Amino acid sequence: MTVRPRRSVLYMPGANTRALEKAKVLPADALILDLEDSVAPEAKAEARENVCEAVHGGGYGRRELVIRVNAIETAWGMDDLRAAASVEPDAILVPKVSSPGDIVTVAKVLDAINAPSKVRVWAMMETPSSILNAREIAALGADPETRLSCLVMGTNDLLKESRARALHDRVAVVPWLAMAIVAARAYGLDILDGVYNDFRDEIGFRAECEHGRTLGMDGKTLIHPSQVGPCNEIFSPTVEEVSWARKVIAAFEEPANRQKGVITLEGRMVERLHLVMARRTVAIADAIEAMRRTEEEWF
Ligand SMILES: CC(C)(COP(=O)(O)OP(=O)(O)OC[C@H]1O[C@@H](n2cnc3c(N)ncnc32)[C@H](O)[C@@H]1OP(=O)(O)O)[C@@H](O)C(=O)NCCC(=O)NCCSC(=O)C[C@H](O)C(=O)O
Ligand SMILES: [Mg+2]
Repeated sequence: MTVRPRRSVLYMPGANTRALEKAKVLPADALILDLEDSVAPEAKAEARENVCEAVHGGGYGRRELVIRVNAIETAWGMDDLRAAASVEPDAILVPKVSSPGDIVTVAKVLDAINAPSKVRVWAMMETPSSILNAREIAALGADPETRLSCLVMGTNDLLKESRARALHDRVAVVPWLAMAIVAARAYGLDILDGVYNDFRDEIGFRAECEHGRTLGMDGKTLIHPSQVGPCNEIFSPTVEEVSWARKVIAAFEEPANRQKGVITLEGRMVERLHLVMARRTVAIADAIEAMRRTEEEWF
C-alpha cells in the first residue's frame, strides 16, 4: 500500500518571496503557493511570476507543490492556469468550486494545453454550493481524467457565505466538514481541514488539529510556519497506534488466523476491517519515516 502523507499543508502568498524561500526548509508535507485571496489585485501578475519561478527553480525537496490559481472566470484565472501548468506543479488548487463543472472545465483546459497527467487538481470546498454538491464533485475522483485527487476545506469563505459564527467548537462548521469527508471517502479522495487564523494561539490550534483528525481529516491547511510542527505531530499515527497496528497485522499472519474473519487480540475483537485500517496506519508511519530520512540526507 502506498500513501502520501498530507498532514501539514502550508499556504503562502505568491507575492511574498521571503515566504516562498523560507518554505524550502520548513517540514511541511505540502505547500500551497497562493495566487488567490492572499494576493492583492495589483500584485497578481508579479505573484504569478514569483510562484512560477519558485516551482520551476525547485529546491523544495520532497514537499508536494500546489499552486492555487484564481477562479477561471476572474480576470486572472486563465493566465494563472496556463502559467501554473507550464511549470508542472504536483497539483493546481481550484478556488470557489461550486459544481463538478468547475473542475471539468479546468481539467479540459489542462488537457488542451497538454499539461502532463501528473499535474493533479485539488478542489476548494468553500462555497455553500460546494457543500450541497459535495457528492457530485467528489465523484469526479473516480475518473482519473478529471485529475481530481484532493478536497480542501475553505472554512473562512464558508463562514463568510453562511454568516455563521466562528466559535472554537466549530459547531456551525462540523456538518459541512462531515459532508465533505464522507463524499471524499466515498470516492477515494484525500481531504484537508481549513485554516486556523489565530496563529499565535498554539493551544487553540492544537485542539482544532485534534478535532479535524477525530473527524477523519488527512491533514490541515496552515498559514504560518509555527503551525507546521504541532500539526505534523497530531496528524501522525501515535507510537501506540502503530504498535497496535503491527500487532493486528502479525496476528492475522499467524497460520491459525489466516482463514479467520474475526479474532481476539488482547481481549478485543479484531476483524479484517481492522486489518485494513492497521495496514494503512503502518503505511503512513513508514512513509513519514521515509520522508524524515530523505530530509536528513537532503540537509
Ligand atoms: C499571517 C501572516 C500574514 C503573518 O505574517 P508575519 O506577521 O510576517 O509573521 P511572522 O513575522 O511571524 O513570520 C515569521 C517568519 O516566517 C515567515 N512566514 C510567515 N508566514 C509564512 C508562510 N505562510 N509561509 C512561509 N513563511 C512564512 C516570514 O516571512 C518570517 O520569515 P523571516 O523574516 O525569515 O523570519 C503570514 O504568516 C501569512 O501571510 N500567512 C499566509 C497567508 C495566506 O496565504 N493566506 C491565504 C490562505 S488562507 C485561505 O485563503 C483559506 C481558505 O481559502 C478559506 O476560505 O478558508
Ligand atoms: Mg477561501
